[in-house]
Amino acid sequence: MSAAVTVEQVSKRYGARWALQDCTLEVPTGSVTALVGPNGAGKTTLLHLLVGLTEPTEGRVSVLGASPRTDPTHVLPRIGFVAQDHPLEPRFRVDEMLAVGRRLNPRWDESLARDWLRERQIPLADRVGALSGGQRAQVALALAIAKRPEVMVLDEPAAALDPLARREFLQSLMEAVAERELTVLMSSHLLADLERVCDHLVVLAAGGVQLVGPIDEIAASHRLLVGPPGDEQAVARVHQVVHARHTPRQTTLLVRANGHVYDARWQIEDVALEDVVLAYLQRRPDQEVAA
Ligand SMILES: Nc1ncnc2c1ncn2[C@@H]1O[C@H](COP(=O)(O)OP(=O)(O)OP(=O)(O)O)[C@@H](O)[C@H]1O
Repeated sequence: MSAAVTVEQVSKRYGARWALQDCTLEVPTGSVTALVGPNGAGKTTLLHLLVGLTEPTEGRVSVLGASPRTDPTHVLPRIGFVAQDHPLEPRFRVDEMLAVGRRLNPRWDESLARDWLRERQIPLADRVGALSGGQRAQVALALAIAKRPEVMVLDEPAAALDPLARREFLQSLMEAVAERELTVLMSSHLLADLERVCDHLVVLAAGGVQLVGPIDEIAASHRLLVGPPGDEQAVARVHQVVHARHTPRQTTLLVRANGHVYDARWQIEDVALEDVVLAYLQRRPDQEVAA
């Protein structure tokens, strides 16, 4: 599968602080990829690099085969971006926001935007500041989709929404994905938000990529082993131990299994994707990255 987004050994420094360090990842064309990590992990920084709002201190970023900073006219019209908290102009009416979109975007599809908003019963004459959070999110999504992008980048688009509005927003996004072969990269600090709709996952923590890959492969390869205390080394020789917990009575290991785990001493359990992600988030910074 080709990559719509390629990030190669990218680091980003703000003053003395590294927001990202040596990040390498790909977003496959046509995938819906979740970018998950705690507050301050570097998610917004990474997404801003992809939409050309900032440039890497080191390394290379490529979207649709070109750099968003050095080749913006090739890349930016083909990216839809929904920024964190949907920063729309509150005094503008919805139709005035559409007029701005029309003026700024060469591939703008006005009827797509209007149909999208009509289907969601968002009045074009309402001021943006008078809309609910869920409606504002839908306006931001309509503005991004009407660009007819090939890649959609969304920064915690549903974080401020209640569970119902969140679900409606993600359903809307999935409708857009189904109708037009979009590649989507969407961040959240909550995996549960994205797990149902995404097929690929990137876990970012402390500025580094901790885990990247197709969700079904990640789910299939991780196992929880529960066994005798202090018996970790034999497992670690064959499988990657992501996280270990020891009590006087037993050892619990979350492993990325290298093939089947055959060992009668260990009870082998499936593990929820959320627990896999949490295990990677708890790793020490010096532990290796799984790719
Ligand atoms: N413009 C900036 N100037 C200085 N430091 C910044 C700037 N933007 C981000 N940072 C720092 O970079 C680090 C990563 O921030 P970033 O906003 O990318 O994380 P995030 O994962 O999106 O966090 P959140 O989930 O809280 O939005 C943080 O330590 C943050 O303080």
